[in-house]
Amino acid sequence: MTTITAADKANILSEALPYIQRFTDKTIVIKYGGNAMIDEELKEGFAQDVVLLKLVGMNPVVVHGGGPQINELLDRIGKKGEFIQGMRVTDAETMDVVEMVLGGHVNKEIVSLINKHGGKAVGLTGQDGHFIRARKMFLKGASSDELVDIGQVGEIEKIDPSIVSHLDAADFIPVIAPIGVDASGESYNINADLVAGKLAEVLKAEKLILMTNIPGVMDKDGNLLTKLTARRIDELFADGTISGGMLPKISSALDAAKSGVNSVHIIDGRVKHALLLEVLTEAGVGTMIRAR
Ligand SMILES: Nc1ncnc2c1ncn2[C@@H]1O[C@H](COP(=O)(O)OP(=O)(O)O)[C@@H](O)[C@H]1O
Ligand SMILES: CC(=O)N[C@@H](CCC(=O)OP(=O)(O)O)C(=O)O
Repeated sequence: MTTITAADKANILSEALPYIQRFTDKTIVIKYGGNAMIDEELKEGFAQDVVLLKLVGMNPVVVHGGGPQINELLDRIGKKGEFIQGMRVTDAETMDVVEMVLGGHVNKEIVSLINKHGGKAVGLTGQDGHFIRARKMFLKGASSDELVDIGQVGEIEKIDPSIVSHLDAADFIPVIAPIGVDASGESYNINADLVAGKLAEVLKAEKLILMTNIPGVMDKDGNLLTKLTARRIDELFADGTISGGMLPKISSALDAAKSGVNSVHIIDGRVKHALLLEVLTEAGVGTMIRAR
């Protein structure tokens, strides 16, 4: 076993200095996936990391998922969760569960944890100030003109960044549940990766970090792909290497990179303090997505 001395600790701390200098005043959008909310210790660690980033001058904005947590409540009421192309088929009853779990339980749990560690978190859904405008999403079917209806699932029409920017400027930490709304006030279930990617774009974020339950994007032999560009991603889509929940994740990561977000990463949220390691150290964790 290696022992960490006081000098090692000091070195580790001072390694953070150039990153703090580089990212002060910069917006960092963090997608906290439901699969990375495994236990209390990890959730506490995540909340501490977010508070630390805020205290050293960055603007962390949290977008959370909660897919497994929605499945759990659906199970309890005897309903089975169904996904097509990484998107949940959402009938009216499922939408009620989605709003309860994402807008209620998961959102408030993260807000409360961040506040417990000294941050000032504020929970929002797209219903607040109608800031995430959505329209019904249809998936592409097997033939080119076939569209698949998956219920009350939304795609983003636009995001108004002003509420989030006001909260940032007043030292609050926005914690956002991926629920959108249309002009008539109808709610839509939106994949959290899509909300995080679009939010990073409209906030002109420096970084987008997608925290999930796998070390990063893997090739067919299970090797971690540390860097991916648009061309390689097209190949991985075409040969079926990327599937399920990784489909919307990579698409929104690539869209964010193409729209000017400087660094986009998919990292393993099951590693304690993965967020700090990504932002403040040299340890390159996970997969970095670049437009070119
Ligand atoms: N090529 C791939 N590399 C890594 N994960 C992949 C790949 N293709 C599909 N996946 C799946 O995508 C999952 C991550 O997506 P998802 O379950 O939606 O996570 P989250 O809840 O964090 O958004 C992984 O756990 C893995 O099962
Ligand atoms: C349309 C759609 O699939 N919405 C997702 C929203 C939550 C989410 O994205 O959660 P994770 O990030 O934990 O997977 C769902 O209902 O599961």
